[in-house]
Amino acid sequence: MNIPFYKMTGSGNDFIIIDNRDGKMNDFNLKDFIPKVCARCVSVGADGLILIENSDKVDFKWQFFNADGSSAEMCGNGSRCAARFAYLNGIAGKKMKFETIAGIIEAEIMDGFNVKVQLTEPFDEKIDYEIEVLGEKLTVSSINTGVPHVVVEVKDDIYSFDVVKYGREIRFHDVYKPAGTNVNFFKKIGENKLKVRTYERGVENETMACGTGSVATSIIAVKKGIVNSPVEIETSSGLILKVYLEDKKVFLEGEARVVYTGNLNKEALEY
Ligand SMILES: N[C@H](CCC[C@H](N)C(=O)O)C(=O)O
Repeated sequence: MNIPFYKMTGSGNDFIIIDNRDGKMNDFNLKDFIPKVCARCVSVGADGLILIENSDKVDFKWQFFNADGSSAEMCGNGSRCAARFAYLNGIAGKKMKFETIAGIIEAEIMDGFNVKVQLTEPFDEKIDYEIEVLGEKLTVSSINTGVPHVVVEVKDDIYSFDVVKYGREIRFHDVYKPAGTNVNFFKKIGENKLKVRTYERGVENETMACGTGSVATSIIAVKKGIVNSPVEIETSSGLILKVYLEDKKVFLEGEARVVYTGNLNKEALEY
């Protein structure tokens, strides 16, 4: 086995990206392969894995998988990394479109490592309702920005908040069954600036950034009059994402860096 791949990071949300336009991955049992190669310390390690595929409609198509091997309709940070991968590999120009389960994503290569993507139109917006979590009544909001997100404003210290304890409870809460949800905790930390920490479905942990979660949180916080667009998001990595809300169009901008390129050999899976 000798599979070329890129390891990329979108503001700390990290991905393995493989060009599968020749179908080299089609004979793999992805349900087994992806969790193995996304496991940290014993293999490459990543929050997700992206397969770049051919499209007869737009520049390319992708398949997105979370670290646990589950397929997801969309990934904001992953889409920025996939766009830069496509540009660097001559698959698309600076402005591109690609197919996802959530719909067609438009992306633009900006200055430096920055990529700006237009997400699909959000839906299922619900502002301020109560759910019971660990015996407490929590006021939450929710919205789908390509994938489902719950958004919770944290009144005390966001930096020491137990994201995994509360995130896990809400992620699997009966209200969100069967699909489950991602969970975002936020606090205003400046003029039109939010700190957002996300417990991600399919990673089952806090990730260092979540693109669709940053957009979901920004939409809810603007609706509640807490900030105005464009919104600056300080992610868990400390790196900044920018969210632009223009009527029904939502844009996400931030860095998408190539950490390294490599060739996956069979030892990476033999554990
Ligand atoms: N974990 C998400 C998909 C990835 C979302 C996140 N990495 C982003 O940047 O949008 C889900 O299964 O709904």
